[in-house]
Amino acid sequence: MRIIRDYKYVNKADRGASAAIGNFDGVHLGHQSVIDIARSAAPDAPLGIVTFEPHPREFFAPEAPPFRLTSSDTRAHRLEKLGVERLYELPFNATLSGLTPRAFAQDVIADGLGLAHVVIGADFCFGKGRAGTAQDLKAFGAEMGFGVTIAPLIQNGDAQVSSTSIRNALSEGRPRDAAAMLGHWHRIDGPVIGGDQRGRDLGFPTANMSLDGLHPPKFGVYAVLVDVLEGPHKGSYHGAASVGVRPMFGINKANIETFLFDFSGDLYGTELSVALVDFLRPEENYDSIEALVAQIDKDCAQCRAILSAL
Ligand SMILES: Cc1cc2nc3c(=O)[nH]c(=O)nc-3n(C[C@H](O)[C@H](O)[C@H](O)COP(=O)(O)O)c2cc1C
Ligand SMILES: Nc1ncnc2c1ncn2[C@@H]1O[C@H](COP(=O)(O)OP(=O)(O)OP(=O)(O)O)[C@@H](O)[C@H]1O
Repeated sequence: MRIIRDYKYVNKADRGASAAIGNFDGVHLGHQSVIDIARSAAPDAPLGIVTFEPHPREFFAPEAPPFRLTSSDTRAHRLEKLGVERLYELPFNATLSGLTPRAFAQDVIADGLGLAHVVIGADFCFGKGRAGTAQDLKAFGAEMGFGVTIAPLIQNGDAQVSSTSIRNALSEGRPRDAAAMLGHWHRIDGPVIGGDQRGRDLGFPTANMSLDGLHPPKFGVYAVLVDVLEGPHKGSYHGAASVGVRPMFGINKANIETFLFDFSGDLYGTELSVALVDFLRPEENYDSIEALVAQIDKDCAQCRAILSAL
């Protein structure tokens, strides 16, 4: 997969793609569907994605709390695994956000990227003030010489699958509902960072990961599937993770701390992928360390039962 960031200078080999357009946060079932449609609309063309960096919401409200389901790197990785060959990751700035719908269609899609075909969901809006609709894009395509397919919206029960409803499910401690809309478990990916070394004294050493820049799931304890992606311990494990600020030990920066079952070894600096399966309970401030340890014992037994039944 090639990543192209400047829509004004695109090589011949990177033009003529069939591409889906949008933010693709999480790469959920709706996103997967528009990608499949882009693939079958022009099977001989390179399969592309047009997306934005930063996410438009980050550009318009830089002080707002983090909301992304994945980093841009993870998004790129997931798109590549789905067969995407060209990732047009356009810098979202004052110039791009100020383009009218017509200018976006002409300057970016037709002249800049030279797309042969474009796929968007029926609810897609684009251009300054989100003024352009999917139907408008279809009309521009007919005029400017690119094909447009408007994809039907994928539902989850009565509700439309969207990045927003996945965020809501995670905020409410419903990781299985998030997974049903994603088509895969919600995962937190990244390197293991240093902690306070307290976990090993408690009898539960944890692999700690940052949540910086990411939508925080509901704080509390989760049954998790852990992939150690590299190094001597590479492999898949079951575990119990605590997401939050650790109220027993003062107010800390929110992170995710994972105890891997039947594991011993050093994971500092190693890339992990932690999948949230079930929410067990909120974070608590217990009266004593003994009470916390007794509760973690129970959490682990419950997590083992949940995970071995998958
Ligand atoms: C399964 C599990 C449940 C936990 N539950 C709580 C909790 O309810 N309250 C809390 O303050 N910390 C909880 N913790 C977090 C521990 O406080 C944390 O792992 C410990 O502070 C170790 O920190 P360190 O890795 O920075 O050394 C839990 C940890 C695990 C693995
Ligand atoms: N449920 C869906 N079914 C079909 N297409 C979808 C669905 N959800 C989004 N799309 C389309 O996929 C592309 C990327 O979607 P995008 O990430 O911008 O929206 P989203 O998932 O609805 O996110 P948000 O909730 O943040 O608006 C767009 O063309 C969009 O219309």
